[in-house]
Amino acid sequence: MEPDTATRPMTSALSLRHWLAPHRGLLAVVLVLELGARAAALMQPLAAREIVDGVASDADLTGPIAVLGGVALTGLCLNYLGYYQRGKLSERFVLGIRRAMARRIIGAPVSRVEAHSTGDVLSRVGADTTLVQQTTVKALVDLVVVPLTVASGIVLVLLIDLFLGTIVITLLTAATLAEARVFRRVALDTEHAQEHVGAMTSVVQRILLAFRTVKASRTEQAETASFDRHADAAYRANVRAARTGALADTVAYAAVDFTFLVILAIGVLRVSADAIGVGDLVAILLYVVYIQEPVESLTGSASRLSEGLAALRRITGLLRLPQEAEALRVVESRPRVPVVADVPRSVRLDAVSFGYEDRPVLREVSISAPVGVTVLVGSSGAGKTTLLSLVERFVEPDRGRILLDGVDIRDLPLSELRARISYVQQEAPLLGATVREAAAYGTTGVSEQRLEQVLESVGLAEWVSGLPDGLDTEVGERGVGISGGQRQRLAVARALARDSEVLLLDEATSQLDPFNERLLVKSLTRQYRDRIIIAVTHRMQLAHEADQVVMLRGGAVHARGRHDQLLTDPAYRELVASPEPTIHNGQMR
Ligand SMILES: Nc1ncnc2c1ncn2[C@@H]1O[C@H](COP(=O)(O)OP(=O)(O)OP(=O)(O)O)[C@@H](O)[C@H]1O
Repeated sequence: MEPDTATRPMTSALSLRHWLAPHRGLLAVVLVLELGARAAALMQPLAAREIVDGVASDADLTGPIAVLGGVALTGLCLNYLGYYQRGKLSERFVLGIRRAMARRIIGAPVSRVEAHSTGDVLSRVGADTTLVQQTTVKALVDLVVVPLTVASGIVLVLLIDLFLGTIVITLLTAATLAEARVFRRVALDTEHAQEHVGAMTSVVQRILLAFRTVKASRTEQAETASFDRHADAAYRANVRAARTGALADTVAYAAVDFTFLVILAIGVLRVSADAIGVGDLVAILLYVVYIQEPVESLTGSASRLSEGLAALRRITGLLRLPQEAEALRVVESRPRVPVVADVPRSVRLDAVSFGYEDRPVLREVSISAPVGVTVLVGSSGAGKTTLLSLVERFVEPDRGRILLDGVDIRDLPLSELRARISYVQQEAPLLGATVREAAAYGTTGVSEQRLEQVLESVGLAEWVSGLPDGLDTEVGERGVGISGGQRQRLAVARALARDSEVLLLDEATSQLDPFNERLLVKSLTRQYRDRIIIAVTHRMQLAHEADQVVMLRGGAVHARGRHDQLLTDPAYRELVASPEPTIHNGQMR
C-alpha cells in the first residue's frame, strides 16, 4: 500500500489540490480575511509614524490615534473571522478525506483488504487524517498569506528608506534560505514516526484480538517489547523532527533579532545624519517586528505542510486500493438475465480452477448444490472457504464458471448476487450493539415477529427472553457476555433474517456442542426446505443430516454423494474416523 517513492511529491501536491477543490469558495474567503487582517497590521506602523512625527511637531494627534485604533480593531475582527473560517475549512477538508477513505476501504475487494494489517489501516484513518487536519490548511494559507504580507511590508520599508529596506531584504532572505534547508528533514522524520505509529497500532490490535492467548502463552513481555520497539522508534523519529524544527525556529528568531539590532544601529546614524525622521525609524523597526511573526510562522508552516503532505501520502496509499467493481469487472447496470425456466434451482460450479497468486488451490472443481443441504468436508487447507468465497465473488475463478439457477454469476449485478446469498463467515463476528441490531444486520424493515422466528430457529429464543431488555439488550463488548456458540447462532439468525435463496455457512456452528449443532442443522433443514444451504464443516456428524456431502481433497472433488454412500470410500472413512478434534468446555472431543 506504500506509494511509489518516485511519484511522491507529485502525488501529494496533486492530492492536496484534489481534496481542496470542492472547498475553493471557503478557501477564497479564508484568504481574503487573513490578508485583510495582515493588511490592517501593516497599516499600524504608518499610523504610529504619524503619531511620533505629530509629537515632534506638536500637531493634533486625535486623527492619527483614531486611525491607529480603528486599524487595530479592524485587524482584530478580521483575525477572529479568519481563524474561525480556517478551522471550518480544515474540518471540511479532512471530512472529505475520511469519507473517501471509508468508501474506498469498504468498496475494495476482500482479498486486498484482508492482505493489510488492520492496525496500519486504523492508523492511517485515525492518526494520519488528524495530522492532516491539524497541519495542512493552516500551513497552506500561511504559505500564501505570509509571503504577500512580508513582501508588502518590505515594499513599505523600501518606500520609507531604500537603504534600510535593502538591508532588511538581504538579512531576511539569508535567514529564510537557511531555514528552508531543514524543512525537508523535519518532514522525513515525521513520516518515519507515523509509519512506526502504524506498526505500533498493529501490535495493540493483535494483542487485543488474541488477549487470552497472549496471557495464556505468557507472551506479555514479548508483546510489550514489540510495542516498545515501535513506540521507541516513533519517539526517536519525532525527537529528531523536534530537534530539526527547533533549529529552524532558532534560526528564524536569531535572524529577526539580528536584523532589528542592525536596523536600529544604522537607523540611528541615518536619523542623526537627517536622512530619515524619527517617525520613519520607528515605523521601520515596527515593520521588522511585524514581519518577524509571519516569517517565523512561515518556517513552521513549511514544516507543518511537509508533515501534512507526509500523512497525505500515507492516506493516498490507502485511497489507491482498487475497487471491487473494477477488480471484478462488475457492471452494476447490466440488465438482469432472466432465469431459465426449466433449469432446477442450484449453485453449480463448472470446472472451476482458482489459485491465490500463482499457488493453485482449486482444480477443475465441478459441483452442483441443489435445494437442500450440501455439506463440504475435507482436511484443513483443502479449499472449502475458498469455494464459498468464489460463490460470493470475493474472488474470481481463473478458469470455469459458477452458475446460480443456471445463470453465470458474472452476468448478475454484484448487489443482486449478494442479496440472493446469505453468508456466515468462520469467525461469526458480532455486528451491532444489541441482539436486535446483530440479528437484523444487513436487512431492512425486518419485523419483530420475523426476528423472533429466526432466533427460535437457531435455538436462541429462550436466551433472549431471559435477557433484561429482551431483543434490545446490549451484548458483547458493551453489554452482557455472549458465548462463542451464542455468537455463532446469532450470526446464523442474521443470515436467516435476510431471507435469501442461498445460505453459505462456513463452520458457522463449530462452537456448538455436537448435539446442539445437529439440532440446529435439523431445524434449518426442516424450516428452510426450499433453500440452497452449503455448509463447510469439520464435524462429520453433520454429514448425516446432509442431502449431499462433497469431499474436497488436494483442491479437487474427491467424492460426492450421501454420507452412507460415501462410507465405501477409504479416504472418506478415514475422515469420519478421525475428524479434527474440537474443544468444548475444556474437553477434547
Ligand atoms: N487470502 C489468501 N491468500 C493466499 N492464500 C490463501 C488465502 N486464503 C487461503 N489461502 C490458502 O488457500 C488454501 C485453501 O484455503 P481455505 O481457507 O479455502 O481452506 P479450508 O479448506 O477452508 O481450510 P480450513 O478448514 O482450515 O478453514 C490454503 O492453503 C490457504 O493457505
